[in-house]
Amino acid sequence: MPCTTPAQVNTERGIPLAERTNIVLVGPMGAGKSTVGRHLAARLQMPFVDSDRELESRTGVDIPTIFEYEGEEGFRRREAAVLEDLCARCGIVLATGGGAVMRPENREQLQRCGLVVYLRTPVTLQLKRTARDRNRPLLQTEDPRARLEALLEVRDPLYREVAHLIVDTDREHLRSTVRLIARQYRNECAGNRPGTQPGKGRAPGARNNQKRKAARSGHRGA
Ligand SMILES: Nc1ncnc2c1ncn2[C@@H]1O[C@H](COP(=O)(O)OP(=O)(O)OP(=O)(O)O)[C@@H](O)[C@H]1O
Ligand SMILES: O=C(O)C1=C[C@@H](O)[C@@H](O)[C@H](O)C1
Ligand SMILES: [Mg+2]
Repeated sequence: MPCTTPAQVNTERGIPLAERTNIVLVGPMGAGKSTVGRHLAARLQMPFVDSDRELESRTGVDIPTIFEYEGEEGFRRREAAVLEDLCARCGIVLATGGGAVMRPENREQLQRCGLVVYLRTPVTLQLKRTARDRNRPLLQTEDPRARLEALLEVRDPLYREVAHLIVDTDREHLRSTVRLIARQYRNECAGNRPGTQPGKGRAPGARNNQKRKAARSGHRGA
């Protein structure tokens, strides 16, 4: 099967990893989902889509404005609708927003639509990378460190739950993170895209959550 069609995404549970064609990046603010995603897409010659930017272009306003008028709940509703549409696409690199894993229906969609990579990042590094940016409403607080810690405590188990692969971004340079994910994707999934060949061997440094989970639960797949 060359591509997971939207109908199958909506109806089939347990699509094997080898039949997924998207790459989905999850992780906290400042993990580098947008940055890694853009480079990864260029390297693999795949379209890059950032769900935060997609949401902004659909609404015509920026994320802080959505939070201001509709609150976080309104933002999450819109985010879920965008993710549902994007998960129906085929052969894209998708950078999600940091809170995309909060809704169970999002987690299910993301897990089924691609190779999900958790870019794990310590709070200190998140703080450094987001320090000058005013575009993240959840960080416009007196104590951004405490906010990031609280968010990570809730979300880390959810990122882990949804991920097929976990990459520590503090140990890898941007370029090696990109190379590592690209290699893993070629190994696991790229045979599904026309004109691509599965690669050889596992990328060093990659932690394959899928296989660890499979080893525990005795099955492979979603
Ligand atoms: N691996 C990296 N090495 C060095 N700098 C990085 C790396 N990844 C991201 N950055 C820098 O950190 C900042 C935040 O990265 P980015 O916007 O990609 O994070 P994000 O995960 O998409 O965050 P959000 O969830 O808020 O969208 C950017 O300025 C980017 O240049
Ligand atoms: O971590 C979060 O909840 C968010 C992260 C950003 O990517 C945006 O999606 C928004 O600022 C919310
Ligand atoms: Mg981003």
